[in-house]
Amino acid sequence: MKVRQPIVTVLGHVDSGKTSLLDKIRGTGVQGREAGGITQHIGASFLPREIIKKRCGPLYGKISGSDVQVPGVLVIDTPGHEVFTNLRARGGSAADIAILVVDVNRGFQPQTSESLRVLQARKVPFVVALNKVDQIPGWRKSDAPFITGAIEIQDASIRADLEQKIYDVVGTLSVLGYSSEAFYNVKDFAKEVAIVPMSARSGVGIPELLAVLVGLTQQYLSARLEQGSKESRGIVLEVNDEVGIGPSANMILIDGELGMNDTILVAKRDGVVSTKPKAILLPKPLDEMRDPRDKFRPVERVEAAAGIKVASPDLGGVLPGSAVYITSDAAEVGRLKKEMEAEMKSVFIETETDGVTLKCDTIGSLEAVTSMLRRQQVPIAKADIGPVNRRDVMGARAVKENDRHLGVVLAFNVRVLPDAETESDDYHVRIFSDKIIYSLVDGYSKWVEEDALHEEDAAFSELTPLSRFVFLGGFVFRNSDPAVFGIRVDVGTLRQKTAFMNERGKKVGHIHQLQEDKKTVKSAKAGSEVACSVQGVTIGRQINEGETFYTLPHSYEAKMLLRRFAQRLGPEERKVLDHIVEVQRRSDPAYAY
Ligand SMILES: Nc1nc2c(ncn2[C@@H]2O[C@H](COP(=O)(O)OP(=O)(O)OP(=O)(O)O)[C@@H](O)[C@H]2O)c(=O)[nH]1
Repeated sequence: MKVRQPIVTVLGHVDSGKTSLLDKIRGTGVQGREAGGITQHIGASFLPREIIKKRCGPLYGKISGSDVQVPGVLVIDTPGHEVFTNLRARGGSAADIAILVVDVNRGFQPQTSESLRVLQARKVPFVVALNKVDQIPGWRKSDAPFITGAIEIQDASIRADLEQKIYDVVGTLSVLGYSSEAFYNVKDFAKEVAIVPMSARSGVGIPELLAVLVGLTQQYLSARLEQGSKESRGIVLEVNDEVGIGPSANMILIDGELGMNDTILVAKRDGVVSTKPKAILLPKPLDEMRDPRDKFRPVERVEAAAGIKVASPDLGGVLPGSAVYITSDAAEVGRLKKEMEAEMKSVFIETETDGVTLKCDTIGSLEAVTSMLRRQQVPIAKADIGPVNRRDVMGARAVKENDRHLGVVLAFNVRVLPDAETESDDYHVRIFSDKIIYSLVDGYSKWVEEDALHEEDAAFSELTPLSRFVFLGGFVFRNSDPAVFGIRVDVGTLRQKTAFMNERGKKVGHIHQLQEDKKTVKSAKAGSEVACSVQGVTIGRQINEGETFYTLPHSYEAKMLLRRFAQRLGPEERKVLDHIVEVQRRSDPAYAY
């Protein structure tokens, strides 16, 4: 049975040494990659078995053991869990195995745990690379390539120190449900996570790390790697539009093969498309690259596992993280399309029920956050890809009227568009934005917990405060853009960013800023005289000196003030509310109902 090479990814906290480790494994900078026998793919490097054997020396047979011979390993070049979350595949991960990098002197850090959670969710086996041993105070440097040899020459106290650091990791992993051991003590690699102390700087320990990786895949993943009758499939990592190439997608071919006459199916936001490659590209070997712009060489056919660039005019707009199905049989296209559409349906969510609104950067992260929210039993009303827009906030706002804890937007690694920001300020819709999946979900859960403790106070303080204020005659500081003028607050508290109306109920605009004694203040209490700025009005036109103004709650806010919070209002504020409701109902009979 033909066996493909396993796909390996590297994860870990910022600065733990992921890139340095990848560089060292690939031999970048040491000698030309090709010279080292390592071939480049798009987004990945292939280390053939012979190279690994040579690097591991006598260790190779010892750790790798079994008869199955994987042809090498395909290491994904970009580290980090963002890439890993996109290496998704039906029923789990496109990555077969992972290296979790931990800084020996820092132990577990937030993104180490984050990485571990995504590995756990996708059921991916991993090896811990306990990096930067050369930075352990007192560590004696040597040229030994093997970590076991390097440990032997250390003073007893340093050895004890390293042992302690290893057991700290063992302890943390056991809390998370894994049993682990220093690799030289592991008896069963399928049951225990191997920890390999190493240094990406000196390279010590890398032979052991590679030997453990190969051994683990040979013994426990061979069924997964057998090719035989496997369907050809892959995953999109990135989509570009490059000069001279046009729309193209960088893909990892996970199983099977892809040829120029095959049909590929990929997902766009509005549906699944099928196309034939215009070109299948691999990087040129360094010594053939005369012109740096001429980076790729076209091939007729490639076999899994491989990192490739596929060009085709139909690939513009394909979603990163999309599955790729490949077939040479035209009769299969319809079936595969249906399968893929069903898969996509389960990723995007759009319901009428109450739930949070979720926006993410890729399909992979969308899936990861969705499953994390589901595990915590948080209902989701909408889950989609792209920046947070005004419609997202409006949707959340509607939900908030029924359930303030679900009327929020969760944004993972995407922008919040300015009009969404304005809408969120205006209606007090919370947007939780983060670049770490679990801290996004944790941040939201913590807020829900805290908010539930004083929900009434929180709900009340988010409403537009009731206030009446007067434009003081003789205090015009600027006529327009913005208009700046003096006011005296007569009733209630006036806050920044609050909408207000005139005596007759006409909306004037928003209080942009408040200043007291030339200092910006967030709010001004009854009795205080302050300067305020308002955009989009001109003094003498929409507003005049001596006029009285009232804050203008949204209709649903006025309703809440009347029904739920009436007892919190003082007699003067109540009068202000009654006046607002009365004049608003002249033009909008449904106001506050
Ligand atoms: N002394 C020592 N320094 C190391 C080692 N590995 C990495 N470093 C240094 O640690 C710093 C971070 O290493 P990177 O490889 O950039 O770490 P990373 O995890 O890829 O970081 P991000 O890409 O920012 O997440 C760099 O200054 C490296 O030179 C090591 O084994 N020993």
